[in-house]
Amino acid sequence: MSHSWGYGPSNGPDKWVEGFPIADGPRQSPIDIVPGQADFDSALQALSLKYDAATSKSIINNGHTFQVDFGDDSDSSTLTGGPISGTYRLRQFHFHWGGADDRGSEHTIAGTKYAAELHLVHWNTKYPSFGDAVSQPDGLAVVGVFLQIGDDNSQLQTVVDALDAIKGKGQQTTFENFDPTVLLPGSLDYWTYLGSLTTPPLLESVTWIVLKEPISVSSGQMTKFRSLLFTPEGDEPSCMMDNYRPPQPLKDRKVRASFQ
Ligand SMILES: CC#CCOc1ccc(CNS(N)(=O)=O)cc1
Ligand SMILES: [Zn+2]
Repeated sequence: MSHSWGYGPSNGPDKWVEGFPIADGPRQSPIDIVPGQADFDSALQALSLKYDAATSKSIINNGHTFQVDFGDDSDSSTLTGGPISGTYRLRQFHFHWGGADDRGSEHTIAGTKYAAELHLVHWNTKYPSFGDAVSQPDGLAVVGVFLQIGDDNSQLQTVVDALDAIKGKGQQTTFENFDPTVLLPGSLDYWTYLGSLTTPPLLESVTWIVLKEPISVSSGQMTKFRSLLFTPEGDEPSCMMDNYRPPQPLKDRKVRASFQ
């Protein structure tokens, strides 16, 4: 398969193994998290997420999702504690969502799908750069936050309002002074397991930290996510939706819980 991967019938998750054999690897993501089968680990520390709004730079439609990129040349926006050791720097956040409100998350909870999932991508500063870290087994830590249909999320609206400027693939615009802390739920209780990127190159370099408590998103806000395009302006338009990989085999892994 050429490296024009996507989410359609000819280039979607079931086809990725043709270009990325690791798709059938031992620690692929996402997974279905079954709370009753997760082990409470009292040794797991609390998450420490310390973000500086000054590090947010831009928002881009990369043809697979939209993402907000952060300046990561200092320890201004970091993840410490939780299941990781050392300091991980925030690189970007992005989302995955469905074509309707009944699906869209990548991780599922005992088979339950949420409307969307936020991923905050951090890299281990024991490595010199993100590009070096991304291929290391302890290179990345991604915090996953579920979005559940409910009231408008006023904090998310800042992001939603920027989408009109990045409708087509390749479009980007400045997105400054945004602290992603406002997108986190009240509780930082989490599940954690060793996994991978959920998009090509599917590298098995991610310590996943999936928060138990969802944040809200309204149906109208989800409609605006779906107004983005997988395609560049001028091409036959294809609305950006169902850009999620389904759960992968757990294989020889345990999921730990930070809470009882
Ligand atoms: C060099 C390089 C590279 C690729 O970097 C990424 C980073 C994050 C992602 C998104 N992965 S996810 N959905 O697991 O957070 C994909 C590729
Ligand atoms: Zn993601």
